[in-house]
Amino acid sequence: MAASAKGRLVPVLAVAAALAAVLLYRAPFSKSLGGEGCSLLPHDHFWIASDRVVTLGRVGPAAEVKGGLINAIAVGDYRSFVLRRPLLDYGDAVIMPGLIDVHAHLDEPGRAEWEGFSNGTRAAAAGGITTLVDMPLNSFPSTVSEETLKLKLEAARDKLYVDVGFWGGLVPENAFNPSALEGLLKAGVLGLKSFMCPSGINDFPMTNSTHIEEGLVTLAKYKRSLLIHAERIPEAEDHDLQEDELDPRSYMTYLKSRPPSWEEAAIRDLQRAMKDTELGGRSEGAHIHIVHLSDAKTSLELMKDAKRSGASLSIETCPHYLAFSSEEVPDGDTRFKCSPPIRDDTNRENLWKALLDGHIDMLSSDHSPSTPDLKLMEEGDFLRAWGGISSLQFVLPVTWSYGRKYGVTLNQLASWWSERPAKLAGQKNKGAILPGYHADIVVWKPETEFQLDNNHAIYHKHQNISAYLGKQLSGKVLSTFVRGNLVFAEDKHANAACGVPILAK
Ligand SMILES: NC(=O)N[C@H]1NC(=O)NC1=O
Ligand SMILES: [Zn+2]
Ligand SMILES: [Zn+2]
Repeated sequence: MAASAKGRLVPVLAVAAALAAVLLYRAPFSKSLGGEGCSLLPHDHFWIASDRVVTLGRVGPAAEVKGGLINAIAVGDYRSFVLRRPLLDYGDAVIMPGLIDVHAHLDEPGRAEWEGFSNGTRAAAAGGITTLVDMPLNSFPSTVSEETLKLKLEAARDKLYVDVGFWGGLVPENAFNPSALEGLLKAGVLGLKSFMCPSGINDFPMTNSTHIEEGLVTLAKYKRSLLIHAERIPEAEDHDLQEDELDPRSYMTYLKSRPPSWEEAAIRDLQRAMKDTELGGRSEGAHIHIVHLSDAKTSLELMKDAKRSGASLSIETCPHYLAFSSEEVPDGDTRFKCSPPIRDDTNRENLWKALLDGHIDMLSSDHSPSTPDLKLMEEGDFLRAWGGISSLQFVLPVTWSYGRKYGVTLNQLASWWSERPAKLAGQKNKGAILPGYHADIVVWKPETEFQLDNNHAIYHKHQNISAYLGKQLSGKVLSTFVRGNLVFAEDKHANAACGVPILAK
């Protein structure tokens, strides 16, 4: 990493700087807030400092932001930076790369009443997420062609408070049609997503492993990723219980209806596809990313083997699988319904272990809200309610709060939430606080505790459907910068939505 010339000081200046540091005003925004338009800050060249700036692999002290980029970082010498003006000195708050959420459903066009770009990206900004990648389904139409990507982009115009990329859909209709897939990839989707079980959305049908193997060949040409919802209904399902004999309000009923064997069956089906991504394989250059792993047992073991053999494979899990366990899901509380389901506490512990050991590569929200009526909260019917956890704004404090007992470090957070997701999404200048990178930054106080209740400003469209409501969390987001624009600070958003759509070239 290049040491900046600005990071070195002559000794006399160092004394002056130390004095200046003592006199520093440590709450810069009260005076300087109020920039117009894209940023709450009236300048695009400034210095940002705190006792805890997280850069790759270590914690440094300060950075210079210029024209939307990180221009320099202080290496070893904080004091050379505190003489600079304007300086945003955040004291002992953490300055970290903004989070990159590679898995969010913003549901627009077509189902903007579920979330929408404006609400979704405002919630993201308030949660320290500076980039998200929108899923191709739950919007209508699904993003499965060049034309439907255009509709997405039109729907997103002037509504993005953070930067947003798009996954396209790999569905049976386009899987054997390389020119249609190439049209979608050339139009700028960052990669593709497919389901191996019914998706819950009619115009997003499921794919089998043959569709996937074919799709990967086209993806290989573009060196992009395929994200897979890996659950498959095994052919010989053991239906010893009739559905109408089961209590739909019982979480155990739902849990038993989607056992780990569904995840395992999908991963087994994918073994040839994974092999194809190895060096010299049929789809070398393509990458497989398994979304929201819940089964920490056989599914994980099979993927560890595939990685060892050289498959280009990554795995994500989501905060809800790390925070909650099936034992604590109240019967009838459909806010916790998601697929694959939240499993038992031993499994949750094993997911943490796999994450800490590096077998699970990264985290994502899988924010998948709906209108409250579809969650059937009054009936509490787990079998018919919409499956999806609403969490976008909360993932940073949740990961931190539930991760502290496992000794999670700030650098691990940056790796799981920024550095590796940036790679998956092909974003070479995002995901780290390093010279030349986008100045996408979250400033937060890990130690600040709060109760996630109605007094908390929540920007999701539907605030009461989140399973995190009522939880005591630690970690308050103070400020969020997207390409140098201060898009969120002091519970306020910038006036204009200046996030940009990210299109692959
Ligand atoms: N369609 C959709 O968003 N499905 C998501 N919800 C969920 O809980 N898991 C998913 O894959
Ligand atoms: Zn999914
Ligand atoms: Zn999803």
